[in-house]
Amino acid sequence: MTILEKITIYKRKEVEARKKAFPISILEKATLFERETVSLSLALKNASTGIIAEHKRRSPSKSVINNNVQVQEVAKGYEAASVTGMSVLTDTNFFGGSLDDLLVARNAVSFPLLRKEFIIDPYQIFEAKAYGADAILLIAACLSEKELKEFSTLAKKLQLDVLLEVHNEEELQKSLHPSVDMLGVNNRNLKTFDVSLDSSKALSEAIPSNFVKVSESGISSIEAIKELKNYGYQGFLIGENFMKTDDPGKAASAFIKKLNA
Ligand SMILES: O=C(O)c1ccccc1NCC(=O)[C@H](O)[C@H](O)COP(=O)(O)O
Repeated sequence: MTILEKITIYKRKEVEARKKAFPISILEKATLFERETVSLSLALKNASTGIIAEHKRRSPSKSVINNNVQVQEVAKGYEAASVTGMSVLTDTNFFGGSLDDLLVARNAVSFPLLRKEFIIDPYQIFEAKAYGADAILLIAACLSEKELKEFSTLAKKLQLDVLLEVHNEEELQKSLHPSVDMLGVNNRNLKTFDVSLDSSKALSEAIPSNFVKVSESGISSIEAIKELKNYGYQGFLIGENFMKTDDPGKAASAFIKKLNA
């Protein structure tokens, strides 16, 4: 069984339990549900660096990355570093994150926040809105074409931007819907955990120009960003490279200064 299969099996049970505890009617009453969102895709279009910095405590490929930092400090540090957006992993079982992390980050900063989650049910999109996200991630490998269409349409109705993640041409071809804002190419093969920027390079030409192109995972050098920019990428999702340090905000700041130098 692949890690994605394991995660989605777990998610289905988790989501059913959450639906019972907090029905959509309760989520819709949350103060943040009425909040005007900030567009991540627009921010990336206007950005000079386009860094989406991630809060990631642990992962299936790397185990523990950082359990010692507070999400509020990380969010404020990323804001001070002038990142374009922040990705907050909300999965608990595999990544050690939570929806509370998203809420804490929302209360700390005003720049766009991406709910990084394995979304397999529309209920999770309502949750994203209620906990202060500006954008959601949809993963093509976890969803049918019909679900991708339905979920991205719902997200847009809730004023959330959609980052749709693909890893190969077949996934890309089922993902080209008008309700998708950003197409993310994951450089990490989620079956083998191998990471190669060649995935982003290989798919770049096949992504129509009306989508903001985002390169995800395994990015740790200025040279990589410069090269990916030449392939048309405007967004760069970076987790471990910042989170493995004692002060992720400081690491992001140093990285962005070098990039702008
Ligand atoms: O990171 C993993 O090990 C992983 C395993 C299974 C599913 C998803 C996984 N990662 C999620 C991500 O997309 C990354 O956290 C994100 O792109 C940042 O990657 P990195 O900069 O390499 O930490």
